[in-house]
Amino acid sequence: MPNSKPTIIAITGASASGKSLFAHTIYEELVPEIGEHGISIIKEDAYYREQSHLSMEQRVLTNYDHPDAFEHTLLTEHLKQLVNKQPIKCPVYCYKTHTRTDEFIEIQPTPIVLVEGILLFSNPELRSQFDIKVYMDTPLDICLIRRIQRDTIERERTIESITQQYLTMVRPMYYQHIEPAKAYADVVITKGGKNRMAIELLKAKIRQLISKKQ
Ligand SMILES: Nc1ncnc2c1ncn2[C@@H]1O[C@H](COP(=O)(O)OP(=O)(O)O)[C@@H](O)[C@H]1O
Ligand SMILES: Nc1ccn([C@@H]2O[C@H](COP(=O)(O)O)[C@@H](O)[C@H]2O)c(=O)n1
Repeated sequence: MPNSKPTIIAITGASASGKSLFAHTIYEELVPEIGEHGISIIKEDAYYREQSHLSMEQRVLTNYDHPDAFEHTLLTEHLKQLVNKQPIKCPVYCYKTHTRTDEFIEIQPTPIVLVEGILLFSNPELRSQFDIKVYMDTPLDICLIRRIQRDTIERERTIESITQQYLTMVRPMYYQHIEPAKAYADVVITKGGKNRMAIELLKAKIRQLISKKQ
């Protein structure tokens, strides 16, 4: 059935819990089977609010772990467009300048859409767009170690800035907004982004969905 509704799969959990690795592993391993027209990935981080009107000093003070930091209305609108088989212009976010770039990535509608990010379940209308809700339940101490390793290399952060941000925003917001959202999940995944059994189970579910859509 070429007209059947796309399936939107949300992958949420703490920062550095393995959401991105998990989503990209599923994507890379399924593309040879179902093609790039079969599956796409959207990052919630791309929908961090535009902050070019703020100075750099002001931007580092933003609480990036609070739901208000995201333009969830735009992400919800984009998911509705994909469900209606329309392409979207996804913003491109820069962690070094703490704002969006001038670029956009055009994402075509695909039968399977993976969406990954820390606060996907915090907004009821956004949450209602997801057909399958996955929560990465990685211990917070492991997440912290991986965040330090990743952010010093990939996001050019110092240990001091990571520690300060972690204690004042990342950890408190995790307990306030992320961990309670586990209750909305259909599937809870332990062991992080390399959990082979979880990857295989989700791939099997996606294959089944694709075969029903054809
Ligand atoms: N099970 C795992 N074992 C080892 N490293 C992992 C595992 N899961 C994730 N990582 C690594 O931890 C870091 C954070 O993972 P990432 O997928 O970027 O997290 P998130 O998207 O949840 O912020 C990355 O460098 C990733 O390669
Ligand atoms: N300018 C920014 C924007 C976000 N962050 C942090 O990123 C985390 C979410 O991304 P993950 O890939 O780790 O899920 C979130 O915890 C923010 O603190 C940032 O540091 N700077």
